[in-house]
Amino acid sequence: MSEPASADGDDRARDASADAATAESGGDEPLLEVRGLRKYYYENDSLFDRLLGREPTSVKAVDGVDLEVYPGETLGVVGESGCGKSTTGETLLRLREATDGTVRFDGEDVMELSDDELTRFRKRAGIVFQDPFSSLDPRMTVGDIVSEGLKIHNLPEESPADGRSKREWRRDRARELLERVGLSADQIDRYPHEFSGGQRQRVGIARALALDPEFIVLDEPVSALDVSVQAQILNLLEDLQGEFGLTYLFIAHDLSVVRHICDRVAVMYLGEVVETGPTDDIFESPKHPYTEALLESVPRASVEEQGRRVDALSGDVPSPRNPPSGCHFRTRCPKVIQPATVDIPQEQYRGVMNLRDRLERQGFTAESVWETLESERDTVAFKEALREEFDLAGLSGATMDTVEDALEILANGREEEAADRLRDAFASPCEEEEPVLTGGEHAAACHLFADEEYDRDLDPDEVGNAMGGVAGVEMAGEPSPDGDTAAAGDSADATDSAESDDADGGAR
Ligand SMILES: Nc1ncnc2c1ncn2[C@@H]1O[C@H](COP(=O)(O)OP(=O)(O)OP(=O)(O)O)[C@@H](O)[C@H]1O
Repeated sequence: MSEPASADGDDRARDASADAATAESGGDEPLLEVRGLRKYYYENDSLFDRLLGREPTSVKAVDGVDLEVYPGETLGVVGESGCGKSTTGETLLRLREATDGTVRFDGEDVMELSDDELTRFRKRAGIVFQDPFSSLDPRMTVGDIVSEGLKIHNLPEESPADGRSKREWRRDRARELLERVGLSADQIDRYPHEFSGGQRQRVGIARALALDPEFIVLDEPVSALDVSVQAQILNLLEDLQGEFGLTYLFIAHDLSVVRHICDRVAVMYLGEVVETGPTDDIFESPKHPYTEALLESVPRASVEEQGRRVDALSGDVPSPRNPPSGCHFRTRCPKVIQPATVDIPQEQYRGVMNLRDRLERQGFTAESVWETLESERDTVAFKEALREEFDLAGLSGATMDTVEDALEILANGREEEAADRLRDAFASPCEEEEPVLTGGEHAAACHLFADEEYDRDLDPDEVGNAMGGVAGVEMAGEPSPDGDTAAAGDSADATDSAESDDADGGAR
């Protein structure tokens, strides 16, 4: 995207926000503190399912997230679609009930709030949703949408002294807010369909501001918008933060957006935070291989970099129903650690692990490979096809013998046994234990950082090749509950063609 403001402007905004953080916090007390947050969705869990004898299955959308957000700062939460960002945002606001964990807001345990306390919390902490098309009720005027929260909270508490009714007061407040977000007060009686996407998002922001919150979850607030409009909305959000001393949790999958608006970033993968730290540290010296891959997927502005190799991140995205053991990223990681008994180029190790992973997840059968071959039951051609598919051609010695053995078993239609053979010989230390976040202010959950023993000081070229070019990785798809990889570009980018009309700042 084009930058929302000049780099200097962004830096100033960040510095101001950091100053505000320090000033308001009086040090280091977080406004929001999340510990061990879990949210599992249960499927096949209805009475009907039980009558049919179906076992409930859990989708581990959020699986032990720790976060802190300090007053006045913006914490970015990033990751591919489906990694649990929205669920985290909604659960910490108690819009969804958590499965486990604690959330403290200004020292209070949000999970334990009584109804009255929850009502007060809802005034202090709000949300702006991603999709300005579905998040506004089409039957309500924007005035009613913006002032709805005031009405629900029975505001103003007393009748205004100037003789206005409470309703008139609320309408005036809605007018003020519409103007503040760049719309015109006389649009108050219009309906959402009369506005462009960018303007609707302004309405969503005005609604979130109505109760004078201190903290707002911004759930991909610009990803459904045209690029030129994204910059305006981001600038508006930054201005509002400065003016009202707001604290943001900014959810995004687009890292170029995050870089300009966030003070710190938490990177999520399959329901967990895998890296967290100051924005500049994350961008300039990422630690986790997943963060590196995400950063490589950001489009480059410079001409030299545009021609760089950009390949898909290797391996399919696992299902949150049954995440991989140990490090969840190991099935795609270009730096996955080899066992002590194996020492082969990383690219080849990745290939062997990809083959095994596909077999374990029943990603293909021997029969499906045979069907692609022209020659009848030619085992040599069968093995050749798989060597090519999984980049196994350069193997030699004992490693090659083992892989050839597994391919032979596979050619005979014994998929499980072939996977067992590969597991016995090649199991990675990364699959034994789940890594924990370590490293202080800039922390990563990766065995490469947790244990020197594993740090083999990999040759960066090898690593680049191993991930199908870590030097240029593109997220090919999105995590989905069933493990399928959704086609890129078929979701949130429903850009409103009217957006370019909005380039004047929204007011019409
Ligand atoms: N109500 C639900 N029931 C079952 N699974 C769900 C439900 N809501 C979300 N999920 C699953 O939980 C996982 C996390 O979803 P979530 O929407 O939090 O991810 P996300 O990172 O915000 O993705 P996106 O950017 O696409 O919104 C996904 O696998 C998703 O399919």
